[in-house]
Amino acid sequence: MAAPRRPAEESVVGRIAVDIRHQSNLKLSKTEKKYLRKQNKARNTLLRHEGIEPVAHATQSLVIANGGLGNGVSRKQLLPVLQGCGSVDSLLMPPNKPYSFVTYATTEEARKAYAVLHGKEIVADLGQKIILYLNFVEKARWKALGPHGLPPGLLVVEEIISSEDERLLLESVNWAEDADNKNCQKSLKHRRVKHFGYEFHYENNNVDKDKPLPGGLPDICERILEKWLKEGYIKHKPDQLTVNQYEPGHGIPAHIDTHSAFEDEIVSLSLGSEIVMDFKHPDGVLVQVMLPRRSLLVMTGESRYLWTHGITPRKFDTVHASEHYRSGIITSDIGNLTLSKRGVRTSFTFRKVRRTPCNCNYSLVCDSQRKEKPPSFPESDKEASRLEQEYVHRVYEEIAGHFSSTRHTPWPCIVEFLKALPSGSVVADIGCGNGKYLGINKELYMIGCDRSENLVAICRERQFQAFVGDALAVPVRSGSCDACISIAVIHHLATAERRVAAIQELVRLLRPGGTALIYVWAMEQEYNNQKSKYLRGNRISRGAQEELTSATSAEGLLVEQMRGEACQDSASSVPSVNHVQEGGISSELPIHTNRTSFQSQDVLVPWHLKRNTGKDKASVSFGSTEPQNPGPICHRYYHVFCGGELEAACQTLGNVSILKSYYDQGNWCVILQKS
Ligand SMILES: O=C(O)CCC(=O)C(=O)O
Ligand SMILES: [Fe+2]
Ligand SMILES: [Zn+2]
Repeated sequence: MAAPRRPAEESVVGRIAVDIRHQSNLKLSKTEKKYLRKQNKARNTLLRHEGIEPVAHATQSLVIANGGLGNGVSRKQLLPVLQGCGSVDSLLMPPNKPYSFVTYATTEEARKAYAVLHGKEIVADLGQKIILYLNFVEKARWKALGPHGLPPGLLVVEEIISSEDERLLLESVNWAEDADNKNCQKSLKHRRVKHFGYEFHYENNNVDKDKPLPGGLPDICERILEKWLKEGYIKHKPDQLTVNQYEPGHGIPAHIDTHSAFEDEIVSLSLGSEIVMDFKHPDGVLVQVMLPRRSLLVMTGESRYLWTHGITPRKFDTVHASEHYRSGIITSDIGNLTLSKRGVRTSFTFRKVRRTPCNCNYSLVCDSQRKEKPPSFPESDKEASRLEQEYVHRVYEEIAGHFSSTRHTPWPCIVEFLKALPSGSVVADIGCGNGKYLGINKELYMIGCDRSENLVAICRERQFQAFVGDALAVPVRSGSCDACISIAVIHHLATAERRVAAIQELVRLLRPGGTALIYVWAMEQEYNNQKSKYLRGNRISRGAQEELTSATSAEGLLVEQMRGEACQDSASSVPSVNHVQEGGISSELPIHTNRTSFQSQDVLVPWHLKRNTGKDKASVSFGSTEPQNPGPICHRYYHVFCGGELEAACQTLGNVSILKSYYDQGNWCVILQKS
C-alpha cells in the first residue's frame, strides 16, 4: 500500500499545538496535554455544530466548552465565575448546547479568563463536576436555525384557570389505584396516565369508539369546558380526557395524536408546574414552547396534524431568564436563557373522538388516508430508486434508534480486515450505520457515510467522523481512500445495474492498490450442510434466542450480525403475500418470514419497531407511542445474493481483482483490489 496521507484535520490540530508551545516556549506538561486534547475536541464539536472555528490568537470572545445549558450549567452559576476575570459584555447561552460564548470588554480580560478558567472545575446545577475548556473565537455568534414563530394553529392561553380550580382539578384525580381501575390507570416508562371517557390504547394508538368508559369525564371538567366553549378557546366539546403526570425527569416521546382517533383541536391544560414542550416539523424545524402552569395549549390544524409534540425527559428546562417572558417560544435570544428546575406537572389533555375518517390536508402523515399497496419488483431505474427510498431509506430513518440499539458487536472477519490495514490508512465505511466499525482500529483515519441522517447523528454523538451521503454518489474525491468497507449495504439496491454501480463507486474512492471489503446477505442460509445462525435461531425458544443474541462469545458475536432479524419474528403478524397469482406470476414483492429460508431473491424483510430507543422519528407512527408496546412493522427491501453473484458483479468492473471471496454466517463477502 502507498504511504497513507494525513487528513487535513490532523495538521490543524498540530498547528494549534505548535502555536501554544510557541507562545509559552515550554514543553507541555501531562495536564497541559490533556487540556489541549480536550480543547481540540471542543473545537471540533463547535466546528461540527455551528461551523465556528476557534482561533489561535487572543480575542475578546471565548467559547466555553462544557459551560452550556445543555450540560446543566445555568447562567446564574456561570456568569459570576466569568465576571471574576473581568467585565463581561455578553454571555450567550444557546438552548440545549454544551457550550456558551462570553465576550469581555477587553482582550486583556479575555486572556485572563483563558488563563484562569481553561481546565477549571466547576460544580453545575445538578451537583455534577464539570471541567471548562476554553477557546478564543473571532466573534461570539450563534446562528439560530432561523426565526420561527409558533407552529401554525398553535396557541398558548395563559392563566386560563384560577389557582382554586387548579387545586380542584388536581384533587379530582385519584392516583391511589382504584380496585376495578375504571380509568385505565397505567405507569408508563416516563410518566403515569389515566383515561376518562374513552381509553387510549397505546398498543395501536387509538381508542375503542364503541366502548366508552363508565363515568365519563370528571364532573369538575363540565363547568370549565363550558366556559372555554363560551369564550371561544375551543369549538367543540371534548369527550375524552387523558391525564398525564410527569415527575421531574419524565417525558413523552414525540408523536402526532392519531388522526383517525381524534378530531382536529386537541387542548392540554398544564397544572402543578410549567414545562417546555418540543414541536417538530417533518422538515426538522424544532420549536420549543413554554407551557406555564395553569395555561392551556390549543393545537389545531397544522400544529395538530403535521407537527409532532413531545416532552424531553429531563430535570431542567431551558427557559427565559426574565420573568416577563412566560409562555410561548424559547427563542434564540440566547443572551437571556437559563435553566429552570422541573416540578411535578399534571396535564389534562382533552380530545374529541372522531367518528368519520380523517380528511385533513396532510395525507403524508394521515393514517385515514394511507394507501398500503405492496410494492412491486422494479422495472426501471426510477422505480428502483423509488422502492429504495420508501423501503430502505425511509425505514432506516424511522428505525435508526432501535436499529442502532441492536448493533453493538463488530463481526470478527471485518475487524480482522480493519486491524490488518497499515496504520494511517484512510478508510471509508460506506453505509456505516451507527458507526460500529469506525472506532475499531484507532490507527486508521476512518470516515463514515450513510444515507440515514439519524444514523449519522448517532455516529456523531459517538464522536466519529460521519456524513450523510448516497452509496451511489459518495461525496468523496476519487482515489482518496486506501480502503473501503461496505457492510450490508449493496443488497439494499434494487437492480443489478445499481448494485454494480455501488461497487463501482467504492472502487472509485480507492487509490490504485487500495482494497475494499464487501458483505451482502446470502440467499443460501445453509452452507456446507450447516444452517446459518439466522436460521438456527428458529429452533430455539424466544428466551434462549434473546440470550444468544446478546452473548459476547465469538459465536455470540456472529449471531449479532442478524440480530435485528433475530428479534423479528414476523410469521404470526404479517400475512405472506402470495407470490403466484391467478393468471401468472405477480410482480409484487413477497414478504419474507424471518428465520426461514429465502424463497425469493427480492424480498421485503419485516422489522418490528420498538419505540423510544433514541433517534427514532415518531412522526410517521400516527400516534402516541409507548416504549413497552409493540410498535409498527416496517419492511426493508433486500436483494439477497446467490453464490457467485457478488464476484460476478465485481468482475464486470475492469479495474479490480478479487483477492478473496468467502461465506461468513449467511453473508457473501469479497475483498477486492483496485488495479
Ligand atoms: O402532557 C401533555 O400536555 C401532552 C400529552 C399528550 O400529548 C398526549 O397524551 O397525547
Ligand atoms: Fe399528544
Ligand atoms: Zn388526517
